[in-house]
Amino acid sequence: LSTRPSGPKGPSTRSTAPNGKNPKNLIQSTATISATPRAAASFSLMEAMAPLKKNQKPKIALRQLERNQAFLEMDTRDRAFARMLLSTAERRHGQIEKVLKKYLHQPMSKDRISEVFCQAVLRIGATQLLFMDNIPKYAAIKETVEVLRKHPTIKISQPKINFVNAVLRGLNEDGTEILETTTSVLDNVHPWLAREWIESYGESTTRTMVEAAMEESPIFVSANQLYRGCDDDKEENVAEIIQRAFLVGEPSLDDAKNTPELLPIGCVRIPPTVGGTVSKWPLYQEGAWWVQNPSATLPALALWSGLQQEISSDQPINECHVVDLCSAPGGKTAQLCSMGFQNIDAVELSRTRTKLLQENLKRLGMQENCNIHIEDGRLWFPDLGRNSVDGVLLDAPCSATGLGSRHPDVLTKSLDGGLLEELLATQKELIAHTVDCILKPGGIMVYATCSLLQQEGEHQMERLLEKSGGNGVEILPFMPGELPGFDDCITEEGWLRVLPGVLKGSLHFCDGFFVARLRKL
Ligand SMILES: C[S@@+](CC[C@H](N)C(=O)[O-])C[C@H]1O[C@@H](n2cnc3c(N)ncnc32)[C@H](O)[C@@H]1O
Repeated sequence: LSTRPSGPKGPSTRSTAPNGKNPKNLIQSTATISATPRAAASFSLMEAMAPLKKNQKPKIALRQLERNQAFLEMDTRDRAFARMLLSTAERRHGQIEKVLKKYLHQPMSKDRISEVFCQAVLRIGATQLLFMDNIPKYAAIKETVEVLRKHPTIKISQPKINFVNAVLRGLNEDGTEILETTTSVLDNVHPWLAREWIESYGESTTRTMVEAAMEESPIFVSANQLYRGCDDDKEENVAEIIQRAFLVGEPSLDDAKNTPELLPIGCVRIPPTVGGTVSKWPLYQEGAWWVQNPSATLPALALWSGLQQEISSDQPINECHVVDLCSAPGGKTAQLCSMGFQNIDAVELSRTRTKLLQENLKRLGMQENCNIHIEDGRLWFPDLGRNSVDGVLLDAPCSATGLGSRHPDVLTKSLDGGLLEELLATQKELIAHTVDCILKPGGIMVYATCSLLQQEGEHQMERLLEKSGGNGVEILPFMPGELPGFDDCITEEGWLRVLPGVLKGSLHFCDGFFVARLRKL
């Protein structure tokens, strides 16, 4: 579970021991030595930048941070600061690298761990000096340079420490000017990805999308309609109960940003003032909600509304047999349960991710509402036989390039080396199996990805329609008003293409998504 910033504050003044513990009583472990937000952020970044051993997978800096013992022992405010430092360093990494290059007369080694450590510390320092106005510059430089003395095993020589100190001082003098005159927000995206987006959406929209990914999006939650609060609340909408639970003080128009907002699509935006660990937030343990971005709610809503249009009036919609073919960690399965579907199969290939799905459904009190299958969706058949299912939600594995605001690493990840081809092939097989073997004639498929690459969305659907040549499937287009707030995302073909940063109000923070709805003929 992630933690999130409780506001744009700096770290607490304590610099070593985790909150509430007497520094004298602590054993000198890595945890205590590195227990400052700047150190935890720098160490995690270094671990992600470190040269890879043979067959080793690249490490993700934010995941390293969440495993860092010192980080886990920090108080909420320091954790939020460490996370903000690291995620900003990750998001802005292209611009930061470009500015730093002006101060480094020769490139630093990518193979020597001590040099990698210095580069990570320089990035964390530059992040504060260039992008975090609220942090006093003197403290930013001093405390960041100090990190070079804090690693339990990597020793940095005094001349190197002096060098890092000099670079950060230089940055403080004229770094902002260099940033503004020589860099662009597009520097933070892999050049291949930026080219693809510009080709698909144009330069101006691409900039808007990348700018949106530079901000950490607020957290949105979906209401569990199966949750029953206290007796008094029985008549009240669950989303309103949640909204009230997160309200501190009186709602105020002047402070709308800090008031929980109920969106027309049905989810609630949690204000940024609610900090700390998500699992400790109100009504979480009671199972009243789960975290879900507004875009991610669209596929299940699309399936529900598509089935409603298609089934005969004497068949209750909640009796329809629906399949969530790529289901973990379960956001959309939970939504199908919450909508009242009672005949759900949730299929998932990964055993580890299925555990998350099970835990989530259990917390939400939904474990009885669906059958879980740990299987390959390309080979799975319904119990009632081939082509017997009313609706399939296919939220396919994809590049996740629409999630830049929450997972900045997706913007810089290279999709070379066959990774994209592999994803495209899996998507194609899952689509073909759904149409050929799972759906019944007249059944509805909703195909969705959280990708901003048209190859994974529009092009997959175009190929399917071409292949079927008017005999296999047809588009069941989205209609204005069907998904409140998303009319502007309906394309000419009748798909939904959600671009981050483009919609108004809280929907500005939507993840990038593609959703298509088809009817099997
Ligand atoms: C985009 S995620 C699904 C997210 C999920 N629908 C939710 O809302 O929480 C894609 C999932 O597909 C799973 N997956 C990948 N290949 C699969 C396959 N061949 N069959 C079934 N699941 C697969 C991945 O493990 C991953 O959990």
